[in-house]
Amino acid sequence: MLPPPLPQPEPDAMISVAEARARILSAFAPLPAETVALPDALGRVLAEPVVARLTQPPFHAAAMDGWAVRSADIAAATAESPVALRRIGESSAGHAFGGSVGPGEAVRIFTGAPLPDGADAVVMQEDCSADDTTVRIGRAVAAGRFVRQAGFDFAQGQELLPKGRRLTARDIALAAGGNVPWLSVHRRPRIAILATGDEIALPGDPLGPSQIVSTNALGLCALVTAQGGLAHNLGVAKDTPDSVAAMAKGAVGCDLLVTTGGAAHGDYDLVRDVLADRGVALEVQTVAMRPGKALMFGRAGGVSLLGLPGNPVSTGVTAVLFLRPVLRLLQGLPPEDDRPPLRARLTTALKANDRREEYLRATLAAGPDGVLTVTPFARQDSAITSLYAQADCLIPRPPNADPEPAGAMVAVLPLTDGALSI
Ligand SMILES: Nc1nc2c(c(=O)[nH]1)N[C@H]1C(S)=C(S)[C@@H](COP(=O)(O)OP(=O)(O)OC[C@H]3O[C@@H](n4cnc5c(N)ncnc54)[C@H](O)[C@@H]3O)O[C@H]1N2
Ligand code: MOO
Repeated sequence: MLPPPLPQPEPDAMISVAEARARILSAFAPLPAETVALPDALGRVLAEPVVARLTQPPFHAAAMDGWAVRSADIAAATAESPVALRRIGESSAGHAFGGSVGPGEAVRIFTGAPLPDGADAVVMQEDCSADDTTVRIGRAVAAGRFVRQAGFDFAQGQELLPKGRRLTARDIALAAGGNVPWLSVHRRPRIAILATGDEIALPGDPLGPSQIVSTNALGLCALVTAQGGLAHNLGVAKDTPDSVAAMAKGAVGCDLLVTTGGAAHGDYDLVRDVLADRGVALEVQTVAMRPGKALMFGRAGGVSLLGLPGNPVSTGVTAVLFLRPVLRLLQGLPPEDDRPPLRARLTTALKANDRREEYLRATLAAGPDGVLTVTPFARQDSAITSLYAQADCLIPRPPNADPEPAGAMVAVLPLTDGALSI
């Protein structure tokens, strides 16, 4: 009797989203460092920590406008029975008082000014009255009152910002405070974008019959920019192998070539064919997901190529799921955002899912009880760009997920993050 036949692999077996992401990410490493001036560093990722070059504040400083005193002198002061002190000078921001405060003496002082030697506290001017020679202190204060101690913010040599941090506007201010004018950051990823298809025209072009305007290339360029990369738009390749191959040469010197369209198996889906003709072994070629099944990844002519499917929402969602992590990794960030996953309450029920992992486009809102709610669009076709633009998030659904009732809490992937942040 013959043995039972061995199970044969599917000719074009789909791999999971996680497997595709792992294969793609394993082809990349963080880019080398370059030095940039502080004003140009917003959104860049530190390749070296920022270390304070000075102590902040560099001296004990007044936190209020008022009078620098010796707290022991005014221990008995009250509004009804003020203590009179002899005024001996002034300390303002940028102009320290050169002398020392002795018993029975006070110095006029302003916010940010150095506390004079001998003084150990500041009394707010609202609690004092003064003439040319004398100040009457109407409140007792403890030593240290309204004084910012030298180094209470940070000390020289202290690490202010760690390696691997994406710089916010607040970080720029902190580095400036540490007197650090130059920063070491990862080079920005250079990403070439190539649209494909005889039907694709550029925005503003005269449109021939059967032509449509390319949404994908400009959307991808904007996503690359928003994630801290430098986008290099190569234009639109025609549906001929020569055109695709010639235009793809523009990606030489880039860290990654991203194509859109031509990824499926139709007669005119040439990106796949051009790669096959050149013997490129694709590490990813079909992913069990919706939208975005026709996804490719491989190395062609020394350049990594990420081939995204042409339907505009498929391009957008696959860019979020695969291109964004690559951009993050190249910049020295963890590929996935390491903040806790966001969860929201469904306003409508979800049907059971099939074997393809699904990414539903949805909006977020705050419910009456303040809990975040999420509403998937009723129409989820991968060519509806108007709803994709309106979406705040994606709802990921695992393969073969059970139905979810309205009111269930589900994970959501926000579409709102970017390189620039306050
Ligand atoms: N028999 C099958 N047909 C299709 C399958 C399949 O599995 N079997 N998959 C469908 C899915 S899902 C998608 S997604 C697309 C992916 O196809 P391609 O990557 O080859 O994309 P194209 O055929 O070139 O274009 C699809 C669609 O998108 C429009 N497009 C393309 N580029 C742009 C652009 N830059 N800007 C705006 N719109 C663009 C194009 O005009 C088409 O309408 O295949 C399905 N078919
Ligand atoms: O993947 Mo297609 O990308 O489902 O529209």
